[in-house]
Amino acid sequence: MRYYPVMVNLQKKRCLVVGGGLVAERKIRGLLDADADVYVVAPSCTDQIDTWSQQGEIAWERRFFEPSDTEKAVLIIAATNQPDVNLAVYQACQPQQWINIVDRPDLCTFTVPAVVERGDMQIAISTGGNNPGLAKKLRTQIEKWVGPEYGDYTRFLGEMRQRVLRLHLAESQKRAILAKLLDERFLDWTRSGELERRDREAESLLQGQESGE
Ligand SMILES: C[C@@]1(CC(=O)O)c2cc3[nH]c(cc4nc(cc5[nH]c(cc(n2)[C@H]1CCC(=O)O)[C@@](C)(CC(=O)O)[C@@H]5CCC(=O)O)C(CC(=O)O)=C4CCC(=O)O)c(CCC(=O)O)c3CC(=O)O
Ligand SMILES: NC(=O)C1=CN([C@@H]2O[C@H](COP(=O)(O)OP(=O)(O)OC[C@H]3O[C@@H](n4cnc5c(N)ncnc54)[C@H](O)[C@@H]3O)[C@@H](O)[C@H]2O)C=CC1
Repeated sequence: MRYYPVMVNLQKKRCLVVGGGLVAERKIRGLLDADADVYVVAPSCTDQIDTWSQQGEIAWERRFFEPSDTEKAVLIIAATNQPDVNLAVYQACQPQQWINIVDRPDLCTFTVPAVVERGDMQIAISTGGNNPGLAKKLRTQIEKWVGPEYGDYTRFLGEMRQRVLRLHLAESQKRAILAKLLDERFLDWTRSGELERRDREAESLLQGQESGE
């Protein structure tokens, strides 16, 4: 078996996290970044989870898990330190629900990768459950190579691409402009903060092709 990598839109989707320790906190942070509707059930939790609850960013029920908690959730994460409770969460789920049991990779319908996050650009790393520590190590190495400028760079390339796709040109010409936009110099200008130069050069690339219609 090999995992199928996907990026999931969880905006406003009801997601249940059972447990409120550091592992739960890490998973909740990811769900909040994805704008999910997060629901936590745990008798105690970390300060960060408590803060999220007080700020209304999540709904925290301060109690032990009950099987009916899994109803209506599209995605469920069992992250308690009690193997029998995590198993009970699994048993309460329906086959069509997406489930992650943090101490039972064999029962997971999905696992959580380590992620390099640069705005809309995300690099997800999975070791297929072999060694999460390796996924984390590789993440920190890639973070050094793919710097914070990739956030702005990705947004810039996204905007330019939309404009190119709207041009009244042959597909082959659009592809040629898109290929030129990926030229290293646009990344270099983003990195060095020469944004006016970058935008000007990109503009002339588009204009040049347009005037050649
Ligand atoms: C299967 C999976 C299920 C899932 O959680 O989705 C899973 C399972 C388990 N993790 C365990 C331990 C640790 N996990 C981490 C860290 C991370 N674990 C993550 C994902 C995954 N962990 C999924 C597979 C991902 C893959 O395929 O590589 C990351 C990548 C993503 C995230 O959690 O956000 C995040 C790094 C985020 C980052 O920093 O980038 C650390 C290191 C640390 O915490 O510093 C340790 C301690 C060191 C060690 O044990 O290796 C244990 C033993 C528990 C016990 O001792 O009882 C199990 C259970 C088992 O393997 O049986
Ligand atoms: N997949 C992963 O990434 C990792 C998984 N683990 C596993 O995750 C487990 C949890 O780790 P931590 O967060 O560090 O533990 P922790 O001890 O800090 O937190 C456990 C949480 O579970 C809650 N809990 C206990 N019984 C409960 C119940 N009946 N209903 C609801 N909540 C209940 C507690 O209130 C607490 O908030 C570990 O025991 C380990 O097996 C550990 C490291 C990484």
